[in-house]
Formats: sequence, C-alpha cells, structure tokens
Amino acid sequence: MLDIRNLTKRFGAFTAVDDINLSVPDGAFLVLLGPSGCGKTTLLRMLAGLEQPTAGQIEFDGVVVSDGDRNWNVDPANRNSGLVFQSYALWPHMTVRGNVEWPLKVAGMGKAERKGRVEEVMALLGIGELQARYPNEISGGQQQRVAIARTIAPRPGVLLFDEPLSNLDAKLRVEMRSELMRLHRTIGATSVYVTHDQIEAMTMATHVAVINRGRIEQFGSPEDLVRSPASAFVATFVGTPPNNIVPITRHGSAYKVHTQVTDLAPPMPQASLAMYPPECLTVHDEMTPGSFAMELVEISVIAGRTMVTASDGALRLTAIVDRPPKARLAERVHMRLPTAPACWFDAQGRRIPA
Ligand SMILES: Nc1ncnc2c1ncn2[C@@H]1O[C@H](COP(=O)(O)OP(=O)(O)OP(=O)(O)O)[C@@H](O)[C@H]1O
Repeated sequence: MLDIRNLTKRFGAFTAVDDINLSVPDGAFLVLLGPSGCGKTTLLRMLAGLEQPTAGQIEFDGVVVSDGDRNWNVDPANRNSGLVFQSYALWPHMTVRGNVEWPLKVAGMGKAERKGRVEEVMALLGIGELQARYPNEISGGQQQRVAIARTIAPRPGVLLFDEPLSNLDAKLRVEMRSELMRLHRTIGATSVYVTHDQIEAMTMATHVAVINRGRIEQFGSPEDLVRSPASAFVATFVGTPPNNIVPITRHGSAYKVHTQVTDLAPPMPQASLAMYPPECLTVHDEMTPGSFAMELVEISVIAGRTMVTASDGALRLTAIVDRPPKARLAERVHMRLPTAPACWFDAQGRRIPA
C-alpha cells in the first residue's frame, strides 16, 4: 500500500504541493494528472525521495519513507522504489546490458544471479538483441525500454514514472502505453505515473489523482472522473473530447443558457455552470430553436464519428456527431444543447449534488 498523508511542499513562500492525502492498494497504477505547473512532478520527486516534504508523511507498505514534520527522509536508493525519467538518462559509455546490470552491481548482487536477472528483464522488454549496443546506437523508444529495464531490474516495490513517453512520437507512445500496462500486469509493482496527457491517464490508470494548483481536485477511477466529475476543472480536463461547461445566468424572472433565454431552472440558486457531454450536443446547418450560431473552428474524424468544435468568441462547444455538417472551417454552424445538463457546478466550479 502507498499512503500519502497531509503532504505539503513549499519552495519559499510558494506552495507547490498543498496538503495532499491519498492511498492506493498494492499493485495499483496511480496516475497523477494535471496541467503544467500543478505540482505533480514535485509530488513524484517526494515519493522518489529526491525532494524533502515540508510537512506530512509518505508510507510504502506500512513503512514511513519520508516525514516532513520530522524533517526526515529515507535515501532514494534505500526506499525500494525506482524512477523512470522523461529523459532516459542512460549511461552513454555503457552498453545496453551494462546499463541494465548496473543497479544490480551497485546492490551487490552476485554474478550468476545478476546474469539471470539481466537476461530476464531484457527479455521482458524485448531488448535482448540490443544488449551489446551503446545508447547512441539505438532509437529513442529502445532507449526508453532500456531505462525501464534498468529500473525494474532490482525489483522495486514502487515504480515511479515521470512523463516517460513524452519524448516519443505519437505511434510509439501508443505502443509503449500498452507495453507499460503489460509490464505492470506482469511485475505487479505499485506504480505512480505522472502525465498531463489525459488519454494516457484514462487508458492506463486504476486510480487517477487530478491535481490543480498543488491540490487534489478529484481522486477516483477513470470512469468516476468522466461520469461524475467533482469539479468543472475535472469535467473540462478529462474525456475525449472533454465535457462542455456553459454559464447559466439570471434573466429577469427566467434564466439564460449562454445567450439564449431558457425554460431551464438551476436546481439551486448558486448553480451557475451546466455540464453537457459532447455526445449530447447536435450540430445543424440551419438555425433551429435554441441553437447557437457559431464559427466552425475544428473538425476531425474520431472512430467513424465526427468531432465538431465551434466558437462565438465567448463560448466554445464541442460535439461528437454521426454526420459532419456542410459548413467548412471558419463558416457558420448551429450548435444545440440538450434540454437538461448532465450536472451543475457553482461559480467556483464545485459540483452541486444532484
Ligand atoms: N526547486 C524549486 N524552486 C522553486 N519553485 C519550484 C521548484 N520546483 C518546482 N517549483 C514550482 O512548483 C510548481 C510545481 O512544479 P512541478 O514541476 O511539480 O509541476 P508539474 O505539474 O510537474 O509541471 P510540468 O508538467 O510542467 O512538469 C511550479 O510552479 C514550479 O515553478
């Protein structure tokens, strides 16, 4: 079990990680998801022991490995964790085999056992044939495999990944994603994976912590986040494409959805943002009752359906529809919302309970 309690990291007056609590069971694949600068790398570095928490504790399998309140930290090499970086950080003067073997040598493993383990992990990552090559003689994707093999060789209980696929091209990323999931199933180590790519998070995670400004916005399964986002931030950060959030304002005795007067009444006075999943919107070539005239800004085919994004300057809406509109880019389309939103948020983006 990985347990994080009241974890805080301040750099001077700036709080990068703000009182985070979460725990995942053994073998979980936890993804830390959030926009640039939200504190996810700082959190991962504290898990790795590279950064000392200002307050709070980290526990691996019931053993405290970092304690910010006591200003105490188990050394990165002695906390039974392994870190895979975005840059592969392989030793350039060592062969593939040498790189994978290195941490085992450092750990004092005997020669015969070492040989067996190196063969085993190289086979697991499919890099056996590259063993005599040097890092500059193999591709980026192969280097990442070597880096992963080197990290898992000493059998760490917790595997930490810092955006490990971000330097790979799109096709290789998808392949490596499946590869990492296979690896996770095989070795079963609890994994923590940092990314700002919500697709990666949604496909790989058993648990996702969405982080915003150093705090957890929501912690749950990928399904929870899409079906039941706890905040407008989560609703617009996850999902392919993400949900639409539309402002609802008072208009005399009635309400307006964006610019249109509506019969819709918010469930509570403070409900001022309505969420509409993209598959619930319709797109029309002509004006229809309640539709918004907007400029078509993006159109693409996704799995045989069409994703249409249109904007009127103040609001941007995305719909997933079966048939593309006649309009071309920069031309006018008419976007229509369903009668009722999927859920409501207050002006601060907090979910209003149904
Ligand atoms: N050593 C440091 N000194 C001062 N501020 C820091 C330090 N390290 C990180 N920060 C700040 O803490 C915040 C969180 O940084 P962090 O690297 O954890 O973000 P991130 O979510 O991983 O972002 P990215 O996806 O861009 O890597 C940022 O505002 C960053 O500028």
